[in-house]
Amino acid sequence: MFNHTIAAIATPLGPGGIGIIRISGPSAYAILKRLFVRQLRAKKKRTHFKSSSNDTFRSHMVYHGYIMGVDRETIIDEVLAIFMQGPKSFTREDVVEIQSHSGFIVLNRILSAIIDAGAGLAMPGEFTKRAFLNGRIDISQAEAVIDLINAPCETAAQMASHHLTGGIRDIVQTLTFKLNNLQAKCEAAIEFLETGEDRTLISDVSREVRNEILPGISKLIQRQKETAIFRKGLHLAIAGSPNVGKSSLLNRLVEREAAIVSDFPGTTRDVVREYISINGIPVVVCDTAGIHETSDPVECMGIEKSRNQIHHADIVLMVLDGTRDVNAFEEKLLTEIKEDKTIVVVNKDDVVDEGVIRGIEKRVAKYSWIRVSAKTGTRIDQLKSLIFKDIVHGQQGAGDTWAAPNLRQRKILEKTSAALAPLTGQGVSGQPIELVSERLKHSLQLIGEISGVDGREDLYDHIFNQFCVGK
Ligand SMILES: Nc1nc2c(c(=O)[nH]1)N(C=O)[C@@H](CNc1ccc(C(=O)N[C@@H](CCC(=O)O)C(=O)O)cc1)CN2
Ligand SMILES: Nc1nc2c(ncn2[C@@H]2O[C@H](COP(=O)(O)OP(=O)(O)OP(=O)(O)O)[C@@H](O)[C@H]2O)c(=O)[nH]1
Ligand SMILES: [Mg+2]
Repeated sequence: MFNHTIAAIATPLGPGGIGIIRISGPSAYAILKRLFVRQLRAKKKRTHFKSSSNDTFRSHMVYHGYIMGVDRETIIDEVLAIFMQGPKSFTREDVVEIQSHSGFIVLNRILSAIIDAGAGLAMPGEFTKRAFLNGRIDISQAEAVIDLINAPCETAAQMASHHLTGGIRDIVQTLTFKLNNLQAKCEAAIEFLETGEDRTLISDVSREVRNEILPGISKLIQRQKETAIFRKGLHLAIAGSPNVGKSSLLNRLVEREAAIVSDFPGTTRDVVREYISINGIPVVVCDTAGIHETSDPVECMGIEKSRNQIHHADIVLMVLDGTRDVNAFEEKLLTEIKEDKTIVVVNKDDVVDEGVIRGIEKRVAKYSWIRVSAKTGTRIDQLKSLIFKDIVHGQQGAGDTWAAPNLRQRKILEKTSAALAPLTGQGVSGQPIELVSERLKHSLQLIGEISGVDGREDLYDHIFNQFCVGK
């Protein structure tokens, strides 16, 4: 437990119905008593506030009243206040929540009064960090809190809320339990068995690691790969020569006039970023400047950005103009993009010449490709299906894929898997039991980082730093 008390505004700053200010720590209760007055009473025609300094606040009860400045002269706002006595609180410490009117000034005035009364400003994520350090949640649950707040789609939110209630923690605990068991047996063997007698144990350990533990870990790693797209969304870049209809395609995909379209080549200069959902997958669509040879410095800057987008995208929609042949520049551009992340979109299908199309077809046959008209909307839905099927391979966030780890956890699992791998090889039967035991111990240490059970505060600061203040 900490001996200093922290406070922060827990809700977004700005006009809103209600805002919440949170206080956690040993002085939370005293601060509430000092700043809160219970009711407004008319006494000799003068408004009068009943001091609460002699009252007690019962835990988990809601009290109506007013917050005053530390001078106890000015009323700042009419509020509802809740005291939650530790350890029955989010941080396991004494917590006070004040629900005030939400406005930048009023929230900050209340926070100032609380600071004046002795609390310190909370750092980003400090409440959740306290919940972790005081043992209420593990690191995987703290990560789930961030993931839930930042979830770009429903599936991501479902995964996060699953982990918030200990989804990944429990799966990892089962694996840890098995490893622990094996390691304990090895330790006992070192103590009690003669050399040579421990061979059966080693082969038992080897079998269990090979048949149960490693497959369990691989399954988790695989699930992370399958669901990564739901966490970070899919990055789609629309690229091609000037005037082929890239911006028109963006507008079609997002179903609004997001980018300027014109007859002039070089209309789009900067990256235009929009968000859509394809079969529940959050997709970031970026329209880019047409790539061509130019000496115009501003255009060059745009083209540089286009190339950057192409490079970082998960999928590139390479747009071609269906009314003319593929030119040498476009052919070269195509070779610069990885084949498996390219979809060739032959646009202007409403005005094409079939002869020209056959020529284009020959050049792009090895790609996944489709004819569309951004102008009329022809085959735009098929293009969306193609994006979904070809590249995402139809993965759905259904069923137990919700129990997927995140990238940090996957990396830990990969390390654990690598540390265990030597136990499954041919050579293990000749190894001393001490070495087998050490390997198990090492893998236990590694996998333990998923939950962060030993509470190494500094180790996890990078996780809490991703939070907002007040969380
Ligand atoms: N007003 C408010 N809303 C909120 C939160 C909060 O802190 N305050 N939360 C913050 O993230 C989330 C809810 N999560 C919470 C998790 C645990 C406890 C808590 O007090 N747990 C105690 C007591 C449980 C009980 O009495 O049943 C415990 O686990 O010991 C509170 C909120 C979302 N909504
Ligand atoms: N007939 C027809 N014209 C189209 C189609 N798509 C786009 N165009 C026209 O092609 C011209 C260029 O369209 P844009 O969407 O601005 O092309 P762009 O690739 O974004 O061009 P830059 O931003 O200059 O690189 C406009 O006159 C559009 O109306 C289509 O499917 N059919
Ligand atoms: Mg454009």
